[in-house]
Amino acid sequence: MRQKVRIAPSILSADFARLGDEVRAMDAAGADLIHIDVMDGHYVPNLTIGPGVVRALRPLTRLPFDVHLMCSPVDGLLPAFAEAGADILTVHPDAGPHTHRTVQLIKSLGRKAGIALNPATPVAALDHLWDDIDLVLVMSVNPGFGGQAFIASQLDKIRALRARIDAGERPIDLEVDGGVNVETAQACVAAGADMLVAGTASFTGGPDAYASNIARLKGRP
Ligand SMILES: O=C(CO)[C@@H](O)[C@H](O)COP(=O)(O)O
Ligand SMILES: [Co+2]
Repeated sequence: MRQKVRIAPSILSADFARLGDEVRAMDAAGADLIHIDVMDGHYVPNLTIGPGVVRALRPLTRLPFDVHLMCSPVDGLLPAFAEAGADILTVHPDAGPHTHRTVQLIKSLGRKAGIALNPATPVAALDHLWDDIDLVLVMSVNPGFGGQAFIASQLDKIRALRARIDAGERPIDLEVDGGVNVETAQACVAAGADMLVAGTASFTGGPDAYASNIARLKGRP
């Protein structure tokens, strides 16, 4: 693989009845971040996790909380997630009218700012944001659910983003989310991704399998 990749298990695929144990188990298994999918039943047709859950999970691990907000409007929610313990707040530019303002708000809260690009959203959506963002999240499925198939056309977008990030002066993480498994992980890393979200592929097989799932996603046998 091209470079060391970090794995962010999405707790959307965890056992919600044992969520704290699941987060601790993923920490022990070698996860690098915990990905938390926040869905509002409006921007996407699913309803998931609020800041109260993030706050409850925060004392259980020192891993960064990578909070992916599929919410519209989103600005009013950001302070609560920051206060609850989010480290990265990632938003969708098509979910609100003033994404630059949203990014400024995230930075003012002292958190890292990420922008998520849906499969149909072009790289040009970032044109006015490059100076301020810390992370780009390439959605390799349409947002809303775990367990969907990887959309291979997004590999070209990952390659284009890698070239753009490498040509810039600031470090910006390049994360891929959706349908990531051992095979598609290799393709994402070869295309230039340095962070991978994996829900199904991280949690499959139950806690005894987590360490091996994470190792294989990192390209280890
Ligand atoms: O943001 C999302 C879906 O909208 C993701 O984070 C999924 O939760 C990833 O799940 P898998 O595709 O890896 O099962
Ligand atoms: Co996500």
